[in-house]
Formats: sequence, C-alpha cells, structure tokens
Amino acid sequence: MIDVTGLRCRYGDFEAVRGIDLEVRKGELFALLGTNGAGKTTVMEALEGLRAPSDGRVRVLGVDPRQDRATIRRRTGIVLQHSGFPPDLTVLEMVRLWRRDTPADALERLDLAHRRDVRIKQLSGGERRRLDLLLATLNRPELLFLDEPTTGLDPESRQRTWEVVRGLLAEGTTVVLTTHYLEEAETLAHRLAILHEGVVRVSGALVDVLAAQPARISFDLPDRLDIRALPILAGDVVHDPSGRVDIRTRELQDDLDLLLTWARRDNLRLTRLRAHHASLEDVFHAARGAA
Ligand SMILES: Nc1ncnc2c1ncn2[C@@H]1O[C@H](COP(=O)(O)OP(=O)(O)OP(=O)(O)O)[C@@H](O)[C@H]1O
Repeated sequence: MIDVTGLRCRYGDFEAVRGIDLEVRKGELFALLGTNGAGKTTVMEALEGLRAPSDGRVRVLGVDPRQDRATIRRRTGIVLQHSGFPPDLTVLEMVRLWRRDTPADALERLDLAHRRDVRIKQLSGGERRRLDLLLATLNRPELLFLDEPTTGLDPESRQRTWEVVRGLLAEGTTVVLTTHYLEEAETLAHRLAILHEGVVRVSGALVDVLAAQPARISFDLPDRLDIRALPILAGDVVHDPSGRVDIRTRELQDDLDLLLTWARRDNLRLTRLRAHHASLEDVFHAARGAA
C-alpha cells in the first residue's frame, strides 16, 4: 500500500527527515511512533501528498501522492491532528456536506447519533475527534491516515475509537497511525517504526520488536537480605537503594523459576513481584537511547 525509500524532508536548512525507508502492507495497522519533533507529522504529510520530499521516493497505492492527488483523495481518508470545521454547522449538516447519502448507522458507529443536531462549536474535544474519524471513513477508504486520533480523549472515548479502528481493519482497511500513547500502538499495531531525530531507530512486526528486548522481573528485596544471596540468574540484576531489585533477562521463565524456588526454599516473601515481557515503552526508551 505504501513504499518509501530514502525519504528526506527539509525545512530550510533543517533536515527533519533524514533518509527513511517504510513499507505498509495491505490490511495492516502500521504505527509510526517517536518522540516530539521526531518527524512523524512530516512523514505523514509526505505520504498524504501534502509535502514535497527533498529527496527519496514515495509511492502510495502505487502512485506518487504529489503527482496523482485524484487517486489519493478518492482512495484514502485522513484524520489530521488539527481540523478546522465550520463552527456553526450541526454534526448532521457537516456529515451531509461530506456525503449526501450518509448511511443511517454512520453516526451511531461513532456514538454521535444523539449529537446530530448540535453545532460543531458546542461539541466536546472528544466528540470533535470522533466527528473527524467519521468524516475520514464515510467513503470507506482503502487507506486511512490517523494522526494522533485519540489525543485529549478520556480512556472510555479512546477505547471506543479503538473499537472503530478494529472494525475498519476487520473490513480490510489499511491504517497508518501516529500516536504518543504506546499502549494504543501495542493494542492495535501489526507492524511499526520508531523514529528519532528524523531516522528510523526500530522497525518491524510488533511481536518481533517486543521479543528483541529483554523481559523484566522486579520485586522488593526482603529486609536485611544481602543482594548477593540471590541465586545465579541469566539476566542482569540491578539493585537500587530503596531495596527494589530489577532484573532484565532473555530467559524470563527460567530466571523466574530459579527465583521462586529460592524464595520458597528460604521462606521469603518477594513483595510487589512483577514479571513481564518487554513493553513497547521499554522498546521506545531503548530506541531513544540507541546511538
Ligand atoms: N514548518 C516548519 N518549519 C520549520 N521546522 C519545522 C516545521 N515543521 C516541523 N518542523 C521541525 O521538524 C521536526 C519534525 O517535526 P514533526 O512535526 O514532523 O515532528 P513530530 O514527530 O510529528 O512531532 P510531534 O510528536 O511533536 O507532533 C521538528 O524538529 C520540528 O521543529
């Protein structure tokens, strides 16, 4: 659906995107992640045909999005970070402006049916984001760009948006998502790229990206116990002055087994014990730190 090679984008003397490659496959949700200023919006704009690259090749649905705007407009939907709607139109008027024969269930799907006669200026921030999503998906695009679609939403509205996105994926829509909520990417993404300072630091399938990072075990060291009393583990052990022990390991099951066997044998309670595979947050921090 998208094929990008060697993409570079400049703002005057400043190179915001410094030679990136991306591939987005049909039917997947691809998450473009990164710190503030990493270049996500710039890349999205290049994919949407709104920004001319300074170098590199961008193909979206097989065409150059700058050259073939008609194809891109017809077959894609876009939810921008900031949208400008006429404030005095009602929700229904706005939707009808987009598509005269709006399906009856469209407003319901985004939980806006009860707000159909409310003026846009009177909507809450969350309702406006849902209206954004509704308009972007009214014409059933093959490819949907979502630029931080849940920023500012409360947890319930965010969940509702995720359900809508899952529904679109189930219908075969391909989605490119930027978000600062790593939990959102971890919940929805099939594949992802993490940008930092204009370059891709990490990319691949979510499961592979997570599996490449060590898992973690942490617990409070029982009172008066010396850290050297711990059994020998495959992972690296860090012990901070508060008494918290943090282990990073590629052998989660074996190390956990050794620890629990040791604790049981010595009748120790490991309070606040946690053991988990790497989260996207761990990957993100590692990507920022990587040279
Ligand atoms: N119009 C502009 N003129 C000059 N520099 C710009 C312009 N737009 C963006 N930049 C710079 O380009 C870099 C990338 O910006 P971009 O908005 O693409 O990042 P982002 O990853 O989307 O950030 P955020 O997460 O904060 O939205 C930043 O350093 C930003 O300051």
